[in-house]
Formats: sequence, structure tokens, C-alpha cells
Amino acid sequence: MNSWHRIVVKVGTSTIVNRDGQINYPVVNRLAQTLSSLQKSGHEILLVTSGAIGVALDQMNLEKRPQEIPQQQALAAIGQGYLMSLYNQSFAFYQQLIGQVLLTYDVFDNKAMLENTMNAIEMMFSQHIIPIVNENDVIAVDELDHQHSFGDNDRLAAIVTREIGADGLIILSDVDALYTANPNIDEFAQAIDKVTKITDDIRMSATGSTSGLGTGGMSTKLAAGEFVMKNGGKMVLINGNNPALILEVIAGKTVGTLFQGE
Ligand SMILES: Nc1ncnc2c1ncn2[C@@H]1O[C@H](COP(=O)(O)OP(=O)(O)O)[C@@H](O)[C@H]1O
Ligand SMILES: N[C@@H](CCC(=O)OP(=O)(O)O)C(=O)O
Repeated sequence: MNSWHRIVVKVGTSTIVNRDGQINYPVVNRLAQTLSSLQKSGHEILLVTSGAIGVALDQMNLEKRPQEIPQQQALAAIGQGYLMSLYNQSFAFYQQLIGQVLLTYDVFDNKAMLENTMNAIEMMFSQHIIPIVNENDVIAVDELDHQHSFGDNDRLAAIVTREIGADGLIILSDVDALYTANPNIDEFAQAIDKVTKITDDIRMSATGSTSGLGTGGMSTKLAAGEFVMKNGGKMVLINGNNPALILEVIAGKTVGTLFQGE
């Protein structure tokens, strides 16, 4: 089934913030335009966004992410508000309402919290509002210490995709596709159109982030793809620099890398 009615879109720090560390305002605006037009044409859209810390680094004129967890948490607190103000401004231009949902992983292990969260998200869908999800970094240390490969927004987006019964997940990053090797390091790396199974070869091709701002690199995206496929869904990885590519994905065109079981 190639329907894309209920869609989770995940955008990485590497898309929200340029390589030189500055907030990429045009891309946030183009993303808001694309998602608003999809919502208006009857799709149900949920956006998982990274970038709270990346945005705060720019606000605070810091060149790189500090190592200390409390400093990262403070940055997340500063940046999350600003990130939402960017989205509010951009979506408002397209007359699209949004709602902020901050999650921690324990929500998925707690029946009552999960039910409350899902009720709120379903209510937003029924009111044509786009929920915007990020991990609640201020209280979720597991993500920020990078010790747990599952504690990242790629994985969070994959879990949300399953929990809300979405048709698929679209991941926006700073690469055009999954490559046979990190394309920023290996000039001979080839883009891969379709993955039906995460093999050892594919796993070995994926390394961490070299952008300096993103956290998980390709490894966490593969883990997300594997999770989505195991749950019978599909995931597409595309370049976030051109959010209009989302429309091509939904139209069934071959763009980026499709992760879908056979
Ligand atoms: N096989 C691969 N194909 C594509 N990108 C790869 C691969 N292996 C590692 N990468 C790295 O993953 C990065 C994207 O991950 P990341 O920086 O965490 O982005 P995001 O902020 O979008 O989550 C790319 O910029 C690239 O450096
Ligand atoms: N929650 C963090 C993002 C963590 C994360 O997974 O980042 P990325 O690898 O850019 O998707 C933030 O908002 O800064």
C-alpha cells in the first residue's frame, strides 16, 4: 500500500541550522508552506523537529555544542521556545495552527500518559492542527548524553509513527539519500534508492554525523527505518533543503531512499 494519508515528517538539526551554525529561516518557511498545503489538501501531518539546541547555539553565539549535560539542557530550554516561535510565525503566514508536544521515552511505557498524549494528538488532527513534537530535553537526559543510540529524534519519530498509526515517516536531513558510505567522506559513495532490509553491509555503511550539529548521523536513521519496517510501515529519507520533495514522495516518485519491506 502506497498511501500517505497520515504522515510523520521529521526534520533534523542539520536542516534547521546551516553548516556555519546559523538558523536557516528560508528552509523553516518552505517546510511550513509544504506541510500547510498538505494539511489543507486533507492529509494529517505531525512534525517531529530537532533543532532546539542548534538554534540556541546560534542565539547564544556559541560555536559548538557543550559536553556538559546541564549546559545542553539549558540550551534546549532556550532554543525550544525560539524554535516554536519560528514555526508559529512561519505557519501563521499559511493560516495553519500548530501545537507543541514535548515527549520523553517514559511516556511510551506508561499506559495513562500514552493515552493522554494520543488523545491530545488525535484531537489536534480532528481540528486540523499540526502537532509539533520534540523530546523534552530539559528532563530527558538519555537523549543528550548520546549513550543510548535509541535516544534521539529519529527513533522518537519512528515510535510516534507506530503509535499514531501513520502511513509512513519522512525524514529530512542534509544528505540526498542513504549512500553506500558517508558521502561527506567518500567521494565514490553511491546513493541507494530502496532498502527492503537492513543488512550488515548497510549497517556498516552508516556512520555518525559529520555535520557537527546533528547527533545521530545515519546510524539512528537506519534504526528508525528498521523499526518502521518491522511495524509494517515505510520511511523515506530526503534532503531537507528542499521540503517540496515531500510532495514528490507522496506522489510516489522515486526520491531519496525508500525503506519498505517486501
Ligand atoms: N551512509 C551514509 N549515507 C548518508 N549520510 C551518512 C552516511 N553515513 C553517515 N552519514 C552522515 O549522516 C549525516 C546526517 O545525520 P545528522 O547529521 O545526524 O543529521 P540530522 O541533523 O538531519 O539528523 C550526514 O550529513 C552524513 O555526514
Ligand atoms: N532534541 C534535540 C535534537 C536531538 C536530535 O536527535 O538531533 P538530530 O540528530 O539533528 O535529529 C534538539 O531539539 O536539539
